[in-house]
Amino acid sequence: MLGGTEILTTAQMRAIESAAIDSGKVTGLELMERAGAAVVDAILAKWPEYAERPEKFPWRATVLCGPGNNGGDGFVIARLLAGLGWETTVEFYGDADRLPADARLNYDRWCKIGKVYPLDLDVQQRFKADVLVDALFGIGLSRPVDAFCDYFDDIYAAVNNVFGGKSATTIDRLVAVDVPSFLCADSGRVLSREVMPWLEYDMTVTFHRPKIGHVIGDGPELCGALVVADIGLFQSRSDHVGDFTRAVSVRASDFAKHAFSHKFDHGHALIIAGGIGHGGAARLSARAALRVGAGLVTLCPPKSALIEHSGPPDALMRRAVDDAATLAEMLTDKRISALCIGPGCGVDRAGALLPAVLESGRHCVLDADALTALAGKPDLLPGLHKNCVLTPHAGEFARLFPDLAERLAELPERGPAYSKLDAARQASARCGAVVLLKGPDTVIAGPDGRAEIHSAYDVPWLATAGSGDVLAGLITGLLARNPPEYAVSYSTAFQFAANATALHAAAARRFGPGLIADDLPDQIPGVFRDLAV
Ligand SMILES: NC(=O)C1=CN([C@@H]2O[C@H](COP(=O)(O)OP(=O)(O)OC[C@H]3O[C@@H](n4cnc5c(N)ncnc54)[C@H](OP(=O)(O)O)[C@@H]3O)[C@@H](O)[C@H]2O)[C@@H](O)CC1
Ligand SMILES: [K+]
Repeated sequence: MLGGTEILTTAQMRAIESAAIDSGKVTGLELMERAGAAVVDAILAKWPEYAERPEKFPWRATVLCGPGNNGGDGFVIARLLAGLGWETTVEFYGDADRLPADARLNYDRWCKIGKVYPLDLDVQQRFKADVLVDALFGIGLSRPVDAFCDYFDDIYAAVNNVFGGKSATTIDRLVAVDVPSFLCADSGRVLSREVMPWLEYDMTVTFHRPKIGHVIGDGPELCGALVVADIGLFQSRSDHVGDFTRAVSVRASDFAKHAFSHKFDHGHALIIAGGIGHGGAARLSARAALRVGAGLVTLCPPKSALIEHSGPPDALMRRAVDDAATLAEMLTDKRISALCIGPGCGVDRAGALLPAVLESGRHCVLDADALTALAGKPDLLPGLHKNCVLTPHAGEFARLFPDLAERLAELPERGPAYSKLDAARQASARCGAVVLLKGPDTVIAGPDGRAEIHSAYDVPWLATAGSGDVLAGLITGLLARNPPEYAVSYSTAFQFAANATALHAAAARRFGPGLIADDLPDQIPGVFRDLAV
């Protein structure tokens, strides 16, 4: 999928484009031609039936062109499709005299071939197209599209055949150029204060690299199939375009074990469990930590709940921890290399044990009740450090960072809109720990400014009780295997949290529909085999 790819902000994309043009190796006009051609190629590749040209009944395309270079791409697409024999209609929103130079040139070239109909927001649209190409706004979308809501409603009706089978208004396929025109490419948020229809595109063709908005928020569902077209742009890390966000990727070497190592070389993970009747969550975490390769895993419930954990797995050790003093005493054993606190723990117990966990300086995962406890005890926040991984879902994030969550919930007034990526980055910088903000679009942000995104929109069965406990266990297991004192500079808590996120989704993908959290840890060996670990 997108593993390891850079995911760009619009500012980074513009900087890369400018650098290419300034180098003299390519012109903006050439890039626009390549972009338009890439969209046409993608249409023909996705729907090969369009490659055949029925002379009598040509394929029909409507191309919506906007006032900027996205519209310029649209004029190229219209020209190329017409050249292939398509009956092509162009609707233009904007003023030709104010088009950017390259877009104007392509507008003029189109005018030699066909008509330009003004796009009228006040007139009920009559679409009849095999393919509707949306080239209204791309990465230059700068403000809400409120005025376009009715227009997009009409498109929605045409796509979904709301007017019935015999209507003159039908659209078979909907293709976005670079980004659906109401979607902020920096945040994956719909830029509208009015209610917009949930208009899902069949395909979005973007250029050079995916943008943040394609992979988080509403982006993945609205964009449909994402095609990232090569338009011959080059890029070097020395370009001054800021830190790149990447898609999470994993390699076999991230998980390999070596022949001469013994169990303690793979670390010892402690999973703090809660009181009687709440043991399942911690057991899920413990099982995941074992499966991902921690050398030893010890489950630590209070003494009164030990009995609850007498069943399998037999590989799991159990030791009672009733209070912070006992935990601190246990942690004098330097071989304990990571802890997990939160799943099924109980908020009070988590609050009582957290100081000992944090003071130890060990790699630790704070999940579920530990996050709620932390939100209620802001005096503990300064104790967080770079070896901690916080794994909030949106609700827990809002409890911990209410101001950031509020900002995220506000209707965006302009682009680039505040994004889940921005929120996770700010949270991590503020608390000095790794923040893994869960969802189908999990964002992992490190206090050093690094961020990765893992998209799991294809595995909706992952949203199930206990799934987060397994993720916490996978992270803990990987952290246990890689204590900070052994870690090379790039192997930080951040990286293991990201790796665990990818394993978690891969396990769900491997199992498929019907998944419950208990199934996840046992898929890990298969995931490792697939990776050739
Ligand atoms: N970068 C690259 O390497 C390449 C880029 N290429 C293409 O260029 C695209 C970027 O072009 P772009 O910068 O001209 O911006 P674009 O998206 O056309 O929109 C700007 C216009 O829309 C207007 N506008 C904005 N919001 C609005 C609203 N709500 N309602 C009404 N109007 C609104 C805005 O108005 P303004 O804010 O200036 O008042 C301005 O007029 C990119 O997505 C890709 O397709 C490729 O050709 C090749 C390589
Ligand atoms: K567009």
